Amino acid sequence: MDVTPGGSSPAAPGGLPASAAAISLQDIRKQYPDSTVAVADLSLEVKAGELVVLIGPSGCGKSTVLRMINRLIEPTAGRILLDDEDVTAADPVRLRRRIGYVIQNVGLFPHQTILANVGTVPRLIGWSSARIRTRSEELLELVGLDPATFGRRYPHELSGGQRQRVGVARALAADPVVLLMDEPFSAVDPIARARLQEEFLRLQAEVRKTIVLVTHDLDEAVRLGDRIAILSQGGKLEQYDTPAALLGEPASPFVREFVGTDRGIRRLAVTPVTRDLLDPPDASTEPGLPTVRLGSSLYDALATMLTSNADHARVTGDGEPLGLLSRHRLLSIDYPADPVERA
Ligand SMILES: Nc1ncnc2c1ncn2[C@@H]1O[C@H](COP(=O)(O)OP(=O)(O)OP(=O)(O)O)[C@@H](O)[C@H]1O
Repeated sequence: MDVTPGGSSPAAPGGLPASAAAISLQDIRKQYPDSTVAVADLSLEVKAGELVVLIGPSGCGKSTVLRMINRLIEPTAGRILLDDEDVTAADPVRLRRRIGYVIQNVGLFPHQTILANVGTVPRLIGWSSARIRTRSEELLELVGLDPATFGRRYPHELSGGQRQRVGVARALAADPVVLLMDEPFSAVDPIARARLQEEFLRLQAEVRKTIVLVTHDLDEAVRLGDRIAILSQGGKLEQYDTPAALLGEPASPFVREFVGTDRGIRRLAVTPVTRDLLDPPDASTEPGLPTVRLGSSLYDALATMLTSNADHARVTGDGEPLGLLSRHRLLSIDYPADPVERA
């Protein structure tokens, strides 16, 4: 589906929509009048189309960083660039129309229909009502809500998870260059949350926005993030890495403690089944064994074996049998040594 407004934005080199911007935080600082330093000196680069998760203990400055990007909070010092444009010099109202913002509990307007809620920003920037309607219906479909069923309803007539999807649709409506999300899924129960996360990943594969997402939940960070930035008090960047590198090579005792002792399980979730883990196919034992695909996560492979009460799984690629993965092999993978443990 074409999700650019009116389908008019040209694709940029690399297949990304022209409307995803890179973000560059350069030595940003936020000090409040009472002299609290929420963020001391943070630099962070986010590539166009990348999904970066900010995580860290309560009060470390995650929301402050997010809100400085759309200037709901003015930085005390430093520069923030969207591509080459200096955000700190831009008109804040115009800027916020180019940056989608999704918060916990969404903040939908209670007396407006779902369609009207989704069309909020396009209305502000003066689109025709026909274009707003088409765009809003398209977005509702994209987030998995049938416009004919949900478009005329009011927010209180939706479940929490459905409202959260409307929040995402609303944030995407005017094709923002960046999407900021502050604990977007934390108000829904764990099952709805897992489904929302999955759907959100599918949506991101389609729209490829530059996304900065704040969460308290490490599993969510590992599942969603292309890269994860772990912050400690004062917005200090402890590590900025892919989920696998972060779990496999925590850069400091702080990070190691933060990612916790169930790191092994999480690591299974970000490590794929590869050919070098397989024993040769064995026609005599294979019938009846569960099947997993090459490239699926070791975590999923283990879960499949456990639910089938099997010690092996058949591994296939493009429908062809490639070999057998044993539970023993899966659980005895020799990960590279943890540099913090070695030290
Ligand atoms: N108006 C203010 N005046 C003084 N200090 C403030 C103000 N607003 C926020 N702070 C402080 O700035 C720090 C960072 O707050 P922020 O909300 O960014 O943290 P956070 O990491 O998002 O926290 P949480 O995970 O609990 O939501 C906190 O210590 C907070 O108390």
